[in-house]
Amino acid sequence: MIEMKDITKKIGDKIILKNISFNISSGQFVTVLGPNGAGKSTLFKILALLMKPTSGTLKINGVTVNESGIALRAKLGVISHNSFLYDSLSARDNLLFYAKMYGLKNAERAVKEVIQQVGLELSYYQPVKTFSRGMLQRLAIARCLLTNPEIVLLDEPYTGLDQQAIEILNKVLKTLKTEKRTVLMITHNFEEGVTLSDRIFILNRGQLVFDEPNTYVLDTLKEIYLKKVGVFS
Ligand SMILES: Nc1ncnc2c1ncn2[C@@H]1O[C@H](COP(=O)(O)OP(=O)(O)OP(=O)(O)O)[C@@H](O)[C@H]1O
Repeated sequence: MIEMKDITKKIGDKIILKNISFNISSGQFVTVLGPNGAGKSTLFKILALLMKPTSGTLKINGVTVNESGIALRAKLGVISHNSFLYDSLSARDNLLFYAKMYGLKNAERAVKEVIQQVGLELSYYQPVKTFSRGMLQRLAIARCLLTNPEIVLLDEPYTGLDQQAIEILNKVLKTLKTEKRTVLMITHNFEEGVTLSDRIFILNRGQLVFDEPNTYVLDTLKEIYLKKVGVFS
C-alpha cells in the first residue's frame, strides 16, 4: 500500500511536483504516463526513497517515510536507469552481494532461481561489463526480484531493450500481477506499458492531471493523453 498526500518537490525556486496525492492499494498495477520534464523521475525517486520531498507525507504499508526509510527500502524492488550492478563482478557475484546484504537465507539458490527467471543462466559466471543493454536490464530485473519485494517500482523499463528482453520483462510483470504485488511503472511506451495496468496516471508539469481505472482502449487513452498534455514526447 502506498499513500501519498500533498507531496511537493521544489529545487531552488522551481516547483518540480505540486501537491501530488494518491493511494495505491496492495496488488494494484499503476502505469504513470507523461511528457518529458513532467516530473515522472522525480516522483519515482521520492517513491523509491532516493529523494526527500519538500513537503507532504508518504506512507508505505502504513509506515510514514522518515528515518525509517532504510527498513522500508527492503520492501521495495526498484528497476531504473541505474542498474546498481558492478561491472567487474559476474552476474552471480553481483546478485550474491545483494543477497548477502539483505541477509537472504539460501542465497546461492535464490540467486540461481532469479537468474533462470530472466533467462541468463548461460551467463552466470560472465562479468557484467561484457553484457549487452538487454542482458543488463534482465539482470537488474533479477536483482529486483531477489528480495521478493511487496512493491515494485519501474522507471522506463522498456528503454533500450531488445525483443527478447521485452518479452522477459512482460512475463515478469505478468507474474507480479498474478502474485498481487503492488506495481508502479513509469513509461513512455503506450503499447507495452498499459496492457497490464489497473489504473493510469498522467503527470503533466508536476501535477497529476489524470487518475482513472484503466478501462480504455488504446486509441481512446491516446486521445485523452493528447488532450491533457498537448503532445506525445
Ligand atoms: N536537480 C535538478 N535541478 C533542477 N531542475 C531539475 C532537477 N531535476 C529535475 N529537474 C527539472 O524538473 C523537471 C522534471 O524532471 P523529471 O526528470 O522528474 O521529469 P521526467 O518526467 O522524468 O522527464 P523525462 O521523461 O525527460 O525523464 C524538469 O524540468 C527538470 O529539468
